[in-house]
Amino acid sequence: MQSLRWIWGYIKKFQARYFMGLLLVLVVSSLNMLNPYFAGKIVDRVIYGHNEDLLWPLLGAMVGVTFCKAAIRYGYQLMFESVSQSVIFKIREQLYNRLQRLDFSFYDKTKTGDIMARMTGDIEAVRHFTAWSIYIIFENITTLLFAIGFMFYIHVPLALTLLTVTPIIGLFAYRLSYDVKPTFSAIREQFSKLNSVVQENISGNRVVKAFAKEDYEIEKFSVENTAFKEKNLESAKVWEKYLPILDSLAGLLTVLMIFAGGIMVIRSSLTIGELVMFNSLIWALNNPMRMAGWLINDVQRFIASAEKIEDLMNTEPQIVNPANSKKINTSLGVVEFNHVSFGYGEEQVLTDISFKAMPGQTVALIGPTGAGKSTVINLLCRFYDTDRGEVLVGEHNVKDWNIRELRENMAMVMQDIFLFSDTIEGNIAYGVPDASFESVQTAAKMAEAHEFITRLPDGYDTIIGERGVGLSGGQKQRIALARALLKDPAILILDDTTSSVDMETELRIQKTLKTFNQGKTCFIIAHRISSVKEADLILVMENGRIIERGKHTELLMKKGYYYNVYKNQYGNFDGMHREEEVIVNGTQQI
Ligand SMILES: Nc1ncnc2c1ncn2[C@@H]1O[C@H](COP(=O)(O)OP(=O)(O)OP(=O)(O)O)[C@@H](O)[C@H]1O
Repeated sequence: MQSLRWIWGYIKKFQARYFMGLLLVLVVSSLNMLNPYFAGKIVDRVIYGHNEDLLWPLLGAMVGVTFCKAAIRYGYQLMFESVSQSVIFKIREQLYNRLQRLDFSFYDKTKTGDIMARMTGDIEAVRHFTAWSIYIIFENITTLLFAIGFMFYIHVPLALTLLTVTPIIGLFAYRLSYDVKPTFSAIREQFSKLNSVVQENISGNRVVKAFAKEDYEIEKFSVENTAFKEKNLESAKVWEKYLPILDSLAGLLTVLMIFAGGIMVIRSSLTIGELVMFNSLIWALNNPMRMAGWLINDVQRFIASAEKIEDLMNTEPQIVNPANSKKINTSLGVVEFNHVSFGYGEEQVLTDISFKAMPGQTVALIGPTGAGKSTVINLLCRFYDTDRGEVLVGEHNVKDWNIRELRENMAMVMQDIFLFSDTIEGNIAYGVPDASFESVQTAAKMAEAHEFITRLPDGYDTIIGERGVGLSGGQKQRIALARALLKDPAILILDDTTSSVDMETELRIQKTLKTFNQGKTCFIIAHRISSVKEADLILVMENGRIIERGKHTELLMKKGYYYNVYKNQYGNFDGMHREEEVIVNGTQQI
């Protein structure tokens, strides 16, 4: 019922068209009674009554009714199809919008394959139900009711005899519906799992090939595929158990009609023409019974899919705009973390993080992998909310900001670079779609990407494959950097952005960034000392805490973690790093 109420919420908008369609179904159901009536009349009046003049008009009427029904059916099928397409258009749109609003914590938990199953198979089940199942059910029920009414009109005792079988059929149909529902939910679940395996395999096909794990992947797929087959078979077993029963009952109905009707004809309480009418109408009783299994199948499939879609639509993002998000006009680049602690789940990832960055400053985060550097950035962009403490941007808690406004003032090059299957120009202009070609080029030049782009056969019009296939790691990083620079944000975040770029190119990028960053707050996460040494403030992180802070020279003097990393990366001090040697060892040793 809940699923029907839910789908009605969408059909309601097109109710005029939908009810018009149902009305036409009703007309066809009533027209279904005419041909059996005319057939009976031909037998009684033309064949036995020898009134041959009536033959052609009655046959003509039968042909007329047949064409009329076909024309009306064509009309209402179009109506149902157009309503169902509009309905699933809306559902698809709402689902997609919901997916845009859901935050990182949702995507952390949900598999892409599950989402794809919602957007494809489940939506198709809803379409099938609105475009086909509803009207077929309505047509079967109304035809059945008209047939019962008409049978009572023709001959009450025979009608009553036939109706004795129908409650038994109803009972089996109900049992089928009850038993088959859980099997459909199980099929939908398994379909999602199968989808996830396929999706992961396609996304990770390079890893699969690199590790020569094709056989393992085939085996993994086979497990889920077998489970999917089993679930379908379990479901089929349930309804196949009932289908022959329903079918046999329908067959028995014909036998019962011939038996009881024959006796009545022999006893002259029924004419042969009337028996022919019953015989022609019996399909109207049989058909719903034969179809019941399939239709219940469809309805249960619809319910299972509708529940899943509804679940997704009702999933609320955890990061939401404040009730009265203030219009914040302030110095955007001021970023402050005040005693911030955070964990993605139970385990604490950040502990008591505090620092302040002013516009024009560059803050670098360095530390071992898993130290929590990217997590700091996740909180700054409000991809997650802090557990304790506050994150301030422009002197206001990020929770008071309108999320879109907050993020519009930031540009980020993420560690895991994602490029769209679009032209290079389209990718760079992603954040500023109306940017001129010149500004796209300028951003690419700043990111040291212009040169290699112009060397490509189609230059900026080169279409890059999904996730940037066809480009090297360093090239992808530079395009992503250009995309961030074009946005010209108040806060620029570079998470491991130049890790795949050679030292020389990195140096040139750093020089350009120095001019670009004037007045902006820049966050750099890196593992290379060369990427962070120019920063105004370097935060060294370990196990979610800041263990050292200061400028490059200050940190070297501390001879702690940073100093060790420096030594590991540069080896023994040499001429090139004489400046640092002076700082660390003092002047007298030179
Ligand atoms: N979405 C997430 N859900 C649960 N745990 C996470 C999530 N993202 C990161 N973590 C965990 O939080 C910790 C800090 O991760 P984070 O990515 O911030 O480290 P990092 O210092 O940026 O590491 P790296 O230098 O390798 O990028 C790690 O233990 C990681 O496993």
